[in-house]
Amino acid sequence: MTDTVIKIDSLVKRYGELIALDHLALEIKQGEVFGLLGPNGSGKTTTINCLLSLLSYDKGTIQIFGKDMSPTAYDIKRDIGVIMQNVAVYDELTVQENIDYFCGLYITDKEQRKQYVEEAIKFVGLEDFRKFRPKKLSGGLLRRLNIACGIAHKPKLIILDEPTVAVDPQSRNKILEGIAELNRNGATIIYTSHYMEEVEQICTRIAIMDKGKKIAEGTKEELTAMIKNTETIKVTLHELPDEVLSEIRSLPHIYSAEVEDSTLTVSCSGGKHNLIRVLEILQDHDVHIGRVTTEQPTLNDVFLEITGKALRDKGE
Ligand SMILES: Nc1ncnc2c1ncn2[C@@H]1O[C@H](COP(=O)(O)OP(=O)(O)OP(=O)(O)O)[C@@H](O)[C@H]1O
Repeated sequence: MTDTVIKIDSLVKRYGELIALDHLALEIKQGEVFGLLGPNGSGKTTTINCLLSLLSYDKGTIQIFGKDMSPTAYDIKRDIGVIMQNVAVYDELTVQENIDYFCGLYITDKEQRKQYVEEAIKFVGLEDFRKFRPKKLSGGLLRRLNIACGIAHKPKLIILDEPTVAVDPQSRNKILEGIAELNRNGATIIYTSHYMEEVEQICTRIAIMDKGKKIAEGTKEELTAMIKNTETIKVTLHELPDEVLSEIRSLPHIYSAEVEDSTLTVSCSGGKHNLIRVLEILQDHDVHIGRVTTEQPTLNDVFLEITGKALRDKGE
């Protein structure tokens, strides 16, 4: 038996002139929490929709659980739980009835279904809201209901497309903890997001997408090891004479040093004592300094270095 859950090869999807997916290849193994990270419009949702046979595509192959995926592959679909970006529940049904409805699409045994629905309600923490209709729920609770509807039938593969967009921090944490628990209980997870921090937090392996292409793939550590930047030092200060800045730039292992908004930002590539050396120069020249921080590279740095642009706009 293969431990490959998903295998996508050379997937091409066009919308007229636009190439939304450009020869995409992905292989996802049993037990992974696989993150698809990319800015808006990079092709994450299109990938999921093709994967689920909700969208036709121009070229390529998709296999799930070792079998070819197609719109009528009901045996495969039974083992997949899908939580899409837009909440899809019935307004006229209560929380409990909604979960029961979606679970009932796969689980016909009444007693088993009752138990599964109860477990799903508890899992997302909606015990006190079981008789509520969706319109009475806050955005975060509604997202949790959406998740309960997608996972109640205990699928082996769970696909979540940006499940935390516009949710409050409490529900967000509940959702992220829940995903980790589903994974511990044996489910393979695909998680799409443009929030780098979430992907860093929960995903065991990550593919970074841009303009329909996979531009990098690996664990967080593998991805950050691919880039030149190993450390960024930030020092707040009032003023920095040009000759001092030049001296910092001439230090070994430092490939960029800039001052903007009273902050000196020094980017380092390797080396062990960069911070000490920078602070020594500042001290030697009596530069008055404020806060000093050092940061390890993030997935945003990986994206920035490969594409030349940030993963998302500041303030988003
Ligand atoms: N039905 C459609 N018709 C035409 N173009 C589309 C359609 N759906 C998506 N696109 C385009 O395809 C590209 C990929 O979109 P997609 O929604 O897959 O990206 P995404 O990474 O999921 O973005 P988001 O984070 O905003 O959901 C974008 O340029 C988008 O404008």
